[in-house]
Amino acid sequence: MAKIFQVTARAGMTRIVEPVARGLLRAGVSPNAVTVTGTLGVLVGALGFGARGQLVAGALIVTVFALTDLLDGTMARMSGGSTRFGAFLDSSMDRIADSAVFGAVAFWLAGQHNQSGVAAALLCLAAGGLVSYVKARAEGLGMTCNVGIAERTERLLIVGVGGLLTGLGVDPALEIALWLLAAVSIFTVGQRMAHVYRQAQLVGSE
Ligand SMILES: CCCCCCCC/C=C\CCCCCCCC(=O)OC[C@H](COP(=O)(O)O[C@@H]1[C@H](O)[C@H](OP(=O)(O)O)[C@@H](O)[C@H](O)[C@H]1O)OC(=O)CCCCCCC/C=C\CCCCCCCC
Ligand SMILES: Nc1ccn([C@@H]2O[C@H](COP(=O)(O)O)[C@@H](O)[C@H]2O)c(=O)n1
Ligand SMILES: [Mg+2]
Ligand SMILES: [Mg+2]
Repeated sequence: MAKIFQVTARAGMTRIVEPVARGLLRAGVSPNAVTVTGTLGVLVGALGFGARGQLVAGALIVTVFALTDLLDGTMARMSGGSTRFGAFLDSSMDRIADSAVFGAVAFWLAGQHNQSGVAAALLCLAAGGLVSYVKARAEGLGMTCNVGIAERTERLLIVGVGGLLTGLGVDPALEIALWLLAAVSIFTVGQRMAHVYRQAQLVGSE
């Protein structure tokens, strides 16, 4: 289900992304520059706005810059230059951006004395990091791990909708979204570990 959503959403975005990618390449911008700039933009949105309680502005800025994640890979493929360092940089920058988003949310909720919300945000931070780590470790061992109901896009969308609604005055939305996200992230860790376990059984010992 999550995969169907991602594939459909991505296909829909392609029409917008490709001309922008082509224009940036023509202007001499490199995919790595887009990767780093997108991350810096997410940091500004999350830490500069979200952490200070400007949730609507924070969510919108994070959304715009998080979407540039679709550009860098497209640019790399268009220029025939997908690189191993680019793949490493892209994934590493994603972890920095995600940490800033959930760190910012936890920081703001702490200032609101919302202990339950802080606990949920920290769970999301840890579980989201684990979701990605399990996949990276599996891939490092030569297996695949492209499964799970709460991959990065879904995680950002859930916290984004919660942050936006709370910013618009629907007070408990962010806290509810964070608890929901913590649950689906932990479930995804289980899904990925089970997927790797099945592959490891087939392959046998190293
Ligand atoms: C303002 C909030 C309201 C909500 C409005 C939503 C508007 C958004 C508009 C449209 C949504 C379009 C969705 C686009 C779908 C893209 C599908 C896709 O293919 O995504 C994957 C893609 C590439 O990923 P990468 O290959 O670069 O990265 C991989 C990823 O990191 C893996 O992580 P894992 O899943 O394992 O955890 C790694 O394992 C892998 O190594 C790595 O390669 O792109 C993205 O990830 C882009 C995501 C863009 C989604 C943007 C949605 C943002 C929505 C809200 C964010 C708001 C945050 C709120 C902050 C609140 C502050 C107070
Ligand atoms: N600076 C970059 C960024 C990405 N890549 C390549 O694209 C893949 C990810 O594509 P997305 O569209 O999902 O971002 C990544 O695995 C790399 O192969 C790159 O080369 N340089
Ligand atoms: Mg990318
Ligand atoms: Mg990325």
